[in-house]
Amino acid sequence: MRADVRRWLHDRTYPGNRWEPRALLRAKHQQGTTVSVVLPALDEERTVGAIVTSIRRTLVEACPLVDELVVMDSGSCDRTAAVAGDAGARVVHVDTVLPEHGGVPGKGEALWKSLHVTSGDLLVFVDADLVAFDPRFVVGLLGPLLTDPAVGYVKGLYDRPLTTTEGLVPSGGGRVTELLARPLLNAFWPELSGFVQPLSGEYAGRRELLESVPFASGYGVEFGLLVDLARVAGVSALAQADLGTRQHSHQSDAALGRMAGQILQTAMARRPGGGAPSPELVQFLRTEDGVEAVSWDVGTRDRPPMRLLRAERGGRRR
Ligand SMILES: O=c1ccn([C@@H]2O[C@H](COP(=O)(O)OP(=O)(O)O[C@H]3O[C@H](CO)[C@@H](O)[C@H](O)[C@H]3O)[C@@H](O)[C@H]2O)c(=O)[nH]1
Ligand SMILES: O=C(O)[C@H](O)COP(=O)(O)O
Repeated sequence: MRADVRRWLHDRTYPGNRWEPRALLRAKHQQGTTVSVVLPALDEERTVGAIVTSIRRTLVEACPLVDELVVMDSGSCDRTAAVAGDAGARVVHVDTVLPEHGGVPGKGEALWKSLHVTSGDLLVFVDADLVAFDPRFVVGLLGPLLTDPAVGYVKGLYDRPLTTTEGLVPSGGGRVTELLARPLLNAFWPELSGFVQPLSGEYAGRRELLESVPFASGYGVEFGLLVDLARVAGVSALAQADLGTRQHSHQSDAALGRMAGQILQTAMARRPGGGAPSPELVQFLRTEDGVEAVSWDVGTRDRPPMRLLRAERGGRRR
């Protein structure tokens, strides 16, 4: 593995349970910092209420680490807005934000518009489809930002079980991550190959940084942010926090294909010019004390057309 990636993994991977909410609250007050939590939601009436309730009770009321809790309704047809409002969130419909700039469908638009309607110095994004949500996700993501001024952006990392008709497959989830996003990132942005979950929907960042980069629409938003923030702030300003295990509702293979298409579009629009793709692929295994990186050579070589070879050999088959 590249030495810079190994160093980054060592310096910038934090256990999410390192921080106590009370200690972070003190740091937040000392710095005069404010925190907004944003949940992008499209038809998430089944899960959004429990997540909002959990954050409100634990991190707004019991220990006020969170100053603002907003659900960005991305155009839900179900009761997402009502459920989120009843649970205690401020609900903002994407169509009501910057209407003079029109609307683009998808998650990236909801996140982009959330910057306009929130005021926290730090933003924490949390998907609204998480099952068995733990508010320590928010604490773990805020920890590096509230304790190290050199950190500007923190992504969640976690185990991703896959729920199938036959039961739970412990690390079968994250199919787009494993089959597209990770290979793409490793090939063209190998300096970012230490990110265990480059597509994680749970991440936090400083407003000034998030407002300095474009937001790709749709499901390209996470890939775009990673690449753009690394360019603007440097890889050492990016970090990851180990949040344990995350479960969410899975999309169909066909829907994941469309997600992959959007990520590919986003990546290709940012692809560094020239240069062959890096042949190294870094994957991760869960261990007792965290995650272990395993490096593979996935470089391929073209063999010449057999006809040419045979011509060079004077037609000889042997
Ligand atoms: O048009 C949309 C589509 C989705 N969402 C919300 O965005 C979140 C994540 O969407 P989901 O469809 O659950 O994505 P995943 O299948 O979980 O995809 C993973 O990979 C995506 C691509 O990077 C990330 O956006 C996700 O956060 C990440 O969990 C959920 O709260 C959705 O309700 C919107 O707000 N608007
Ligand atoms: O991040 C991903 O790769 C997609 O969200 C798909 O995740 P899943 O395989 O856990 O459904």
